[in-house]
Amino acid sequence: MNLIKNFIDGKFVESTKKFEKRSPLDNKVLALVSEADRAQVDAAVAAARSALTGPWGSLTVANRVDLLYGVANEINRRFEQFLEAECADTGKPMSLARHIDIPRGAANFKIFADVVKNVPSEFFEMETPDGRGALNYAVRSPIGVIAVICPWNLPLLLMTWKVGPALACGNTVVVKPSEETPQTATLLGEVMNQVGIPQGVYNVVHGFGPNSTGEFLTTHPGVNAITFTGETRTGAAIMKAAAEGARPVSLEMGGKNAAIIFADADFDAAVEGTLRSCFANCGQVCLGTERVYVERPIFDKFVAALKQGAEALKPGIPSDPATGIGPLISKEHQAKVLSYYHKAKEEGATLVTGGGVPTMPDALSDGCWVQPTIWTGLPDSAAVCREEVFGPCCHVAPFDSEDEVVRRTNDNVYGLATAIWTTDLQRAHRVARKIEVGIAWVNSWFLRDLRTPFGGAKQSGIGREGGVHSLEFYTELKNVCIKL
Ligand SMILES: NC(=O)C1=CN([C@@H]2O[C@H](COP(=O)(O)OP(=O)(O)OC[C@H]3O[C@@H](n4cnc5c(N)ncnc54)[C@H](O)[C@@H]3O)[C@@H](O)[C@H]2O)C=CC1
Ligand SMILES: O=C(O)/C=C/C=C(\O)C(=O)O
Repeated sequence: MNLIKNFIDGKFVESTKKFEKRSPLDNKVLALVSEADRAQVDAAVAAARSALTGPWGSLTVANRVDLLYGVANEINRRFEQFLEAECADTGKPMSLARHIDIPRGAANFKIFADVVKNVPSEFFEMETPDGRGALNYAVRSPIGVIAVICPWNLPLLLMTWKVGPALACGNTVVVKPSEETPQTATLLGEVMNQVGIPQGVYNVVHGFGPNSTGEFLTTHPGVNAITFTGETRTGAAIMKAAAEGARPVSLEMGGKNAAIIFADADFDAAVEGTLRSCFANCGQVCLGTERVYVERPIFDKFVAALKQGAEALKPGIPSDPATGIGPLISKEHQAKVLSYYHKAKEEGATLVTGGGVPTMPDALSDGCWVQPTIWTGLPDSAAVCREEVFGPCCHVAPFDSEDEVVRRTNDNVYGLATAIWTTDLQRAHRVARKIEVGIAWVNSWFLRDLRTPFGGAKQSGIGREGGVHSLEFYTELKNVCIKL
């Protein structure tokens, strides 16, 4: 049985307590994972603290940049190993992870190495009453030890999206991967050792959230800042933990994202884009679409095309090139998604397709499969139109005017992302400005330039990461004022 260990101070460390990691494909035990106790979390935080003043703390920016390029190159060299590990933990199609998860894992180190290498400083010359003047310039220093709390949907991508900038800015990290996806964060420990990242700079502690490793880490007084991606309720708990010691948090949380399809849209592109935004990664993407608003003249045609596309998604194993959709992450998450499928039925939805569990071959029948599901006919107040399901499903509703669809899109506690499909450029600009979200895509979805601000409005997040915006969180900005 594969045993997954913590990575503390450059060494792989077992815990007394272990938990099972099961495969989403068949629910069989894949590995035993060491659950870090309080003492191991203490050790990881102490190692990270001590590394700040060791060789890591005295590296030049150029040295750090070289090391981070080394990490990116080593991830790419071990591409197949990361791919296997990520797909084993999540069950996602290799075709998807090959194009998104693993390349972004490497790119997240390169982009932030480039950012810190090129970022300018601000400078203000001021007048003083004695006429001699003064000069002000700003310098950035690392915050210290950063706790990185990660989800399971895009494990390597979302973890490195935080570890990349944290290290580029000279911090050290203690990562708590999701209990569902322990492998790639652990593998990254090998990479760190291999490329010469000093011991204690990158640490990984495995375990759960409340009363376990996640809580031990986020409440640890030795942690200077916490960055988190996951559910909004968890984000709120982490904010409470961070309040002790008034520590900064960066939170990227849930969404109930809309796609808006105007009648003048490029129909095929809108269908293809919406199929991806609803069903990619089995709907387990915080940016994914769960509410689709279609302008009435093309409503029926659009629903029919979406149905055809959803039904063509073949469920299967990661390595099969014919696989169009993988399983959900766990039996627990499958039960949650299916409970929404039942709720939609109870609330009177018209089921366009799906609504249950697909028939799978015997060897996979215990896996966490659900059918891609489309509903119509519900009011915006229905549970599946308001709450984040985080599964491969959407409700499609018609609309009659631009003002109406903007109002309905904004009528939600979340504000992460929206995809607007139209060929009218004026309208695209107008609607993008009015939508209350952190990310508005026009005629695209999940098109990511890593230099841009990324994060959510309303209950979808606090703060922005990406490009220079990440520096706001991962560095302390100090003004130096020199009287001449
Ligand atoms: N990117 C996103 O927006 C994501 C949203 N979700 C949503 O969250 C739901 C639950 O999924 P989970 O993985 O359980 O998300 P979660 O938000 O509970 O967990 C995310 C991470 O936080 C840790 N955690 C949980 N409670 C904690 C606490 N009190 N203190 C410190 N760390 C804590 C977990 O161990 C995990 O590493 C999903 O069904 C989905 O709706 C899940 C994953 C990603
Ligand atoms: O591209 C990114 O940086 C992030 C994408 C997706 C998420 O944040 C998510 O699904 O949680």
